Amino acid sequence: MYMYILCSISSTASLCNTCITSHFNYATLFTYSSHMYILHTIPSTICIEGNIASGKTTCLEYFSKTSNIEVLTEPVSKWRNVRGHNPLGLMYQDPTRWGITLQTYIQLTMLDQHLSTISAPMRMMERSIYSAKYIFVENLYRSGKMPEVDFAVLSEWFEWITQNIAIPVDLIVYLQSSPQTCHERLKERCREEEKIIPLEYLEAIHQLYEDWLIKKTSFNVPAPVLVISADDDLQKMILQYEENREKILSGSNV
Ligand SMILES: Nc1ncnc2c1ncn2[C@@H]1O[C@H](COP(=O)(O)OP(=O)(O)O)[C@@H](O)[C@H]1O
Ligand SMILES: Nc1ccn([C@H]2C[C@H](O)[C@@H](COP(=O)(O)O)O2)c(=O)n1
Repeated sequence: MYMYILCSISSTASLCNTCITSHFNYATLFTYSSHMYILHTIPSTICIEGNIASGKTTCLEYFSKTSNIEVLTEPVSKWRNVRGHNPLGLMYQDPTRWGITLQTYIQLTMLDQHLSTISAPMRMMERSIYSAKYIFVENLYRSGKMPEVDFAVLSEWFEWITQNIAIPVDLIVYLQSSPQTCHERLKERCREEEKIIPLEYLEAIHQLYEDWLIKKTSFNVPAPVLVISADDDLQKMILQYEENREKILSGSNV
């Protein structure tokens, strides 16, 4: 049985009793097995957050050209095809029946991305295990589309994972966009499963993101937040990415 202890950072890494999960440019992980500590350096993690079709994948594609960054887009292809089944499509057709199926699988695939071994010193991820729970599961539950028992089971899983496994995030980049813009872009992208998404759905997701990352009134925010306005056209977005490049790559919102 492995015990994970996440330790500090800056100059000399020292063993500590509590998990420190944010605000650091890189972290050092000690895995304790039998009588031996094994030291690993874990890459810093930047999560790109935002509404559906706000431009996260486009942003990640832009930064994928930067050296020393490994970009991990959301594994949507897995969500559309797990052993021949399409939980994403099923969820949009009947959220009450299939919401837990999709979100259980998303929780697993996001955990896998957080923990995956990469060779670069920096990991840039699309969303996180945190937004999966605080935004999408929460939205299904609050809108009355997820039965209480399903929400309870997912919550127990989430709490177990986050209390027993260190999932450090160093910076959240929030692509803040209006639900209207997202709706336009979503129609343009034309993903089959998403054709039935109404504007109201994007408004609900937007509100949950604002409460979490701007007002900070709903759930724990696991890292500093850098807000980038995402309603602009692509050229202006690239300018904004360049203006914020240093902050993003240093994992800092200041
Ligand atoms: N700044 C932008 N202006 C106009 N269209 C955009 C912009 N950013 C992305 N798009 C387009 O909007 C759609 C959704 O973008 P995408 O990056 O896939 O969003 P997300 O990953 O957040 O769902 C895509 O068709 C993409 O080409
Ligand atoms: N926890 C989640 C995460 C994503 N989705 C849905 C929303 C979209 O239809 C699709 C991909 O998201 P995008 O990258 O386009 O913002 O997956 C979900 O239902 N639950």
